[in-house]
Amino acid sequence: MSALVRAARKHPALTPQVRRMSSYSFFQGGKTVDLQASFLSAVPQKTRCLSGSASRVKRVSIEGNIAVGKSTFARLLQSACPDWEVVAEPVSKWQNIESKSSKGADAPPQTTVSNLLQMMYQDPQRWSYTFQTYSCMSRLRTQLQPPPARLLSSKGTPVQVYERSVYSDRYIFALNMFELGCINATEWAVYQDWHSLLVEQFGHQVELEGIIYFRASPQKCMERLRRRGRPEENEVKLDYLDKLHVQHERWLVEKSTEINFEKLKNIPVLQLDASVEFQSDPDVREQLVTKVKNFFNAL
Ligand SMILES: Nc1ncnc2c1ncn2[C@@H]1O[C@H](COP(=O)(O)OP(=O)(O)OP(=O)(O)O)[C@@H](O)[C@H]1O
Ligand SMILES: Nc1nc(=O)c2ncn([C@H]3C[C@H](O)[C@@H](CO)O3)c2[nH]1
Repeated sequence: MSALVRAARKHPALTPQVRRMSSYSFFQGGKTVDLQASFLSAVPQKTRCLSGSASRVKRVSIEGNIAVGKSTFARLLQSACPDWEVVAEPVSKWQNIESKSSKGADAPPQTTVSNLLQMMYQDPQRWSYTFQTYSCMSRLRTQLQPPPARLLSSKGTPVQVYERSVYSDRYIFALNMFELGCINATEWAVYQDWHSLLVEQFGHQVELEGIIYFRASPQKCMERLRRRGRPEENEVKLDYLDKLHVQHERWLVEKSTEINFEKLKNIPVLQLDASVEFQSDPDVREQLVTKVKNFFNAL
């Protein structure tokens, strides 16, 4: 067995499954090349390819209730420091899902666009599970995006800031839908199984170093939600925002949500008061940005 193969089999990024796979191909006639190939394809890409500069880029998500002001605050952060890169929540993807269908061999394919966000709000029993599969997958894609060159060459503290994450997908929304009965016990078990598998397999690539909890009362969020007037959210009730608020508090303040990923259990959380009207007050804006800067520097 070559030194590379020995090292490969001991690598911490290998799952027991891949270790077994490696042994299998090794003992099937010492196919060293296969073993190396399976190792290389199994180790998460970032573990292999992380240059010193990419591993310096910290990853933080902004979490908070619907319409609390995350996107607005994220835009403020984007303009506050060139070392920070904000990655928006992929809402427009959820609103525009293209499907192609063909009525027959000679018929031209028809493209249909559906709004999964609207479908989920209109019929949550029918569409919540589908929504959570798609929202989680699109968040995963977002979190896998490599940092831009600007951040890689930064001499300061480069940070990728995500609006929500694969973790809020599970520990806020999917859990809430399960507790509301919109996702049944089987769907919840299936969701959790594939969610754990994906997060474990992608390993470091989807880990976060910190979370900003942008916090306001559900009443304040309701006011902002109504003012924003997103049509899909017309039927959202205060009771729903109350429930999401409780989920955030359990996860990020009381820490009573059962978490399945070790690093996430002890993640640093910066809590910010989102009820302030920072858009019209430069002093408030500066205070918020300073808190964020100190938080990032300490991660
Ligand atoms: N600090 C603030 N003071 C007053 N209004 C605000 C503030 N922050 C955001 N808003 C307004 O509240 C509405 C919702 O804000 P925003 O879209 O940023 O919320 P969000 O948390 O990103 O929402 P979502 O959960 O849907 O992604 C917008 O109309 C925005 O202009
Ligand atoms: N059910 C459900 N699961 C999610 O993971 C999720 N993430 C966001 N949202 C809703 C909140 C806003 O209306 C809108 C934009 O944030 O999308 C979600 N709804």
